[in-house]
Amino acid sequence: MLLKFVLPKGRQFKSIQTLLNDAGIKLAGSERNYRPACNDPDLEIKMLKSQNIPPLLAWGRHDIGFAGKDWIEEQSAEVVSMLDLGFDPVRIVASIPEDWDWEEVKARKLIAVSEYTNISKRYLEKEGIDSTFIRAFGATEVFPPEDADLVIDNTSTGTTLKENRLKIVDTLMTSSTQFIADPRALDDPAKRSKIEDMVLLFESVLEGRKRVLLEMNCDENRLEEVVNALPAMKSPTISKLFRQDGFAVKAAVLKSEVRELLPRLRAAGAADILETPIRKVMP
Ligand SMILES: Nc1ncnc2c1ncn2[C@@H]1O[C@H](COP(=O)(O)OP(=O)(O)OP(=O)(O)O)[C@@H](O)[C@H]1O
Ligand SMILES: O=P(O)(O)OC[C@H]1O[C@H](OP(=O)(O)OP(=O)(O)O)[C@H](O)[C@@H]1O
Repeated sequence: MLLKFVLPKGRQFKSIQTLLNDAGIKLAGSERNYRPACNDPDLEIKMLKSQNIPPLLAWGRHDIGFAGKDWIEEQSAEVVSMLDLGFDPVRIVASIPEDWDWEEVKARKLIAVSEYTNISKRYLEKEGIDSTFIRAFGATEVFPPEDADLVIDNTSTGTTLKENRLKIVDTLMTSSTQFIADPRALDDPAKRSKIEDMVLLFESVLEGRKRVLLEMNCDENRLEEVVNALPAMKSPTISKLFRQDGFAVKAAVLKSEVRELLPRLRAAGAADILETPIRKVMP
């Protein structure tokens, strides 16, 4: 069984490569080699521009891949989203020059510009906006005021909009990188099983990134206090210390909780507290 696996080149590649690496899927090859070798013999990898991936999967040319939700929706690609990785999050927004009045602009016939033809046309129609549409191929924010009135583009930090003196007047959707599959691949039991294993691995890496392992020692008479100071959802591992009174306590906790947790644990009687990274959490 061989799974044809497409990866997006461009800005999404870096976080995907790190995820694959953390999941034990190692790629080898130069940056310009679009068919990198892989240590998993079940995977045949090819790299494509992100926008080309959803339709090629939907046509059955490949089994699995990654793509932004925006380009899946733009192309109405019939793929199955197996996992939203949350990488490279963007908002698709409508914006106009910052000193223009939106109510006035949308009441007249306007020129809209975007790389997202279908998402834009659906939005303009839904809003009843009378418009002419220009398909952009990048640098969309520079069109107004001479070449267009309304920009529909993605925004991440908001810097490009701000630098081009545009203001957001509407949010059309949010998007981030999805792990997607061709529905036909999911109908094949061997392929489905491999794809589900990959989802589990990716989830375990993402879950591991949220957590750290805390280990600490405490006296027997403080054990209840220390355990109670740990987050309620966790059942810590408790072990007796060798040739000493006291216990070792071990629990995986959310990274976001650690800053407040450490002083609380210390006050509850914990000592020798160690914090170590977790690579994967698989339930
Ligand atoms: N500034 C951004 N921050 C995060 N994600 C983005 C950003 N711009 C685009 N993306 C996402 O990356 C995917 C590919 O978009 P796009 O083709 O614009 O980027 P790219 O792959 O870096 O290509 P290019 O280098 O030609 O702009 C889309 O799904 C999009 O939502
Ligand atoms: O909110 P920001 O952090 O500024 O990011 C948003 C910008 O990034 C992308 O452009 P890209 O760099 O891909 O160039 P492009 O205009 O050629 O698509 C996107 O098309 C926006 O223009």
